[in-house]
Amino acid sequence: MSAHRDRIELRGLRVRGNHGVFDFEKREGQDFVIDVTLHTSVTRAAATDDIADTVHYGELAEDVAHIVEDNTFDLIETLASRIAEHCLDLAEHVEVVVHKPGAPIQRSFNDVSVTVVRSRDSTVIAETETEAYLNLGANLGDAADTLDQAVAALDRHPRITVLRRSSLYRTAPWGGVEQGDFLNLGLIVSTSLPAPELLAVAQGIEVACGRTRELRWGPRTLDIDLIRFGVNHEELVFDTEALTLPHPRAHERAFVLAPWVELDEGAEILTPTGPRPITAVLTELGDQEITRIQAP
Ligand SMILES: Nc1ncnc2c1ncn2[C@@H]1O[C@H](COP(=O)(O)OP(=O)(O)OP(=O)(O)O)[C@@H](O)[C@H]1O
Ligand SMILES: Nc1nc2c(c(=O)[nH]1)N=C(CO)CN2
Repeated sequence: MSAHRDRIELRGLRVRGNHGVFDFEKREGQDFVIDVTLHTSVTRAAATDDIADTVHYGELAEDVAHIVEDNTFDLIETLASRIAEHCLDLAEHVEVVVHKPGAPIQRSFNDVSVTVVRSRDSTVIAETETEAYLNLGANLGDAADTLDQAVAALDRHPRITVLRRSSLYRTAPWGGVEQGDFLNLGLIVSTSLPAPELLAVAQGIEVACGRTRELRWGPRTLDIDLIRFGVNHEELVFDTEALTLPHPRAHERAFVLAPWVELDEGAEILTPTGPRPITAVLTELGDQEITRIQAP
């Protein structure tokens, strides 16, 4: 089941088609009524208010209507599954119901329908390589050494490759808790792991490095945040209790953006007012103290 709780639903799309086991059904045609449910996050579209970032329901209706009109199948099972396959290009998890209210049933009946439920094969998604941006921070113990160890541990993972590592930055603590300065760095990695598994690996490394988590935004032996997963239109927008992507507070943090600018000057970040160049957002965070202290 998809992690998304958002849905786009199209109900009662009535289209004439020529499907059926009997010749007269193929010849004369009848009405088919289609319901489509797309499980897909609308977070990005809600932030950008841009139709390009969501599924256009008018286009969805046209595409589904054409599948009904342009084919002839014996079974509504086949029709429903063809529509579901098309919809999987638009959403990770889909439900399609094909109703046949005029079906040749020699009894009084209200409706006959077939429901097809399909999800993208997560193993297929997992095999593709995705670029992700991570931010690492530490302010307890030998922070520089811990960060080195964490980068090495990430790179040792068989399904993670560190592509680029930023300089090390000394950064004033963000978040209002009185504590020592942090050391932070950014990484661009390539991974064949799905995002929740990449986070799980990162959290395993945090634990292995002796992480304690007493206070929100408090002192840390090691913190690894997943900031962005995928690039441009392939960027993953995800919102579960365990993982929110892009990281919802990244645009407020110079310690996240400065190392990122160093690695990818042209990157954009999704903010509550829409996508913005990270260089512009970083400029507005000029009051946050950060110093580049060591080249990669
Ligand atoms: N993009 C993300 N990267 C890392 N952790 C995340 C992300 N989204 C949600 N989480 C969840 O946030 C929880 C708390 O993470 P963590 O202790 O690193 O928070 P924090 O560093 O105190 O604050 P912040 O989340 O503001 O960086 C984790 O258990 C993790 O499951
Ligand atoms: N400068 C800086 N401030 C922080 C950081 C961090 O990595 N760098 N991490 C926090 C909690 O994870 C809280 N505050």
